[in-house]
Amino acid sequence: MKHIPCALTIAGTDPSGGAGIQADLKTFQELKSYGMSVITSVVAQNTTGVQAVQDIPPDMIASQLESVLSDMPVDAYKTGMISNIPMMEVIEQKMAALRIPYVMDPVMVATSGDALIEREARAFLRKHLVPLTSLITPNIPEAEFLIDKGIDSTQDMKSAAKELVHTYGAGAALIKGGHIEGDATDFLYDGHDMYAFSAERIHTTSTHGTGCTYSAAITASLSQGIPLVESVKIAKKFITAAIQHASGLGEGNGPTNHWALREEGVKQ
Ligand SMILES: Nc1ncnc2c1ncn2[C@@H]1O[C@H](COP(=O)(O)OP(=O)(O)O)[C@@H](O)[C@H]1O
Ligand SMILES: Cc1ncc(COP(=O)(O)O)c(N)n1
Repeated sequence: MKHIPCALTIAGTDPSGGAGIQADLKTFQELKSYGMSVITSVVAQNTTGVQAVQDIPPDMIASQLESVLSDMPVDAYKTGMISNIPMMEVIEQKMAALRIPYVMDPVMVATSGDALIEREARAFLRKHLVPLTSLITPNIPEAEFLIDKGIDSTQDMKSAAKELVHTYGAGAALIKGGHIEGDATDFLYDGHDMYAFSAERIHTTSTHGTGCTYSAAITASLSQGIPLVESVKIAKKFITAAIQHASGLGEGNGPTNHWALREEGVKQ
């Protein structure tokens, strides 16, 4: 029987469908990986912001992970929102021994500005989970926190990527340029070389879930055995089309369009 590439997301939810687990599963599906999910927090949120958060007890996160890992092949996984230390401990304990690609989107604040991680958990994340990663994908504010320094230029972004690898032990680091002036350029450092992935900045408010979608797209390609640099290239194309063709749903920062690339493909 043919093996289907399997991708797992460990993250919080978004009932409005643009970010978190929902965005990840849509992205896995679009990129032809079999999607699986472990929920860390149920988040009542929409395009306007976060209304309420209910954290899942760590034991239940452990049970969900056991259910998946005892039965299903996992070819690559990603983490998104992990709001507190006990959750991080469970994830570290269950996942550390697995030798498969791990993409961490170090989610800290939603596009709306709402905090999605407890303050004291940030340092724990850096110390215990960052060294397990194959790739970490911070936006600029997240990278600033992780390295304890301001980032004001592309030079700073490149230095941050190197620091995350050499000082904090990330397998590779992709610093995303969504939150800086100019083109939307992301820098990837894999421990040897620096790569730039660039797209024209799209003038839009539809940026809810961009980080989730991008990291899920990278994870999908990695689950298919595609090398890291090529995986980021495919994901950048996917997220750019998803932002470009966003549907403008909701009253706030709208979701991206997860099937945009498919539509573009049809038109070509
Ligand atoms: N307005 C935009 N136009 C084009 N690409 C964008 C835009 N905003 C963000 N991106 C891209 O979307 C991806 C997610 O980046 P970012 O928005 O920085 O992440 P996050 O959602 O974690 O804050 C990156 O590839 C970034 O360059
Ligand atoms: C459950 C969950 N996880 C992550 C985000 C961040 O979204 P963004 O990709 O816009 O930074 C979110 N809003 N909700």
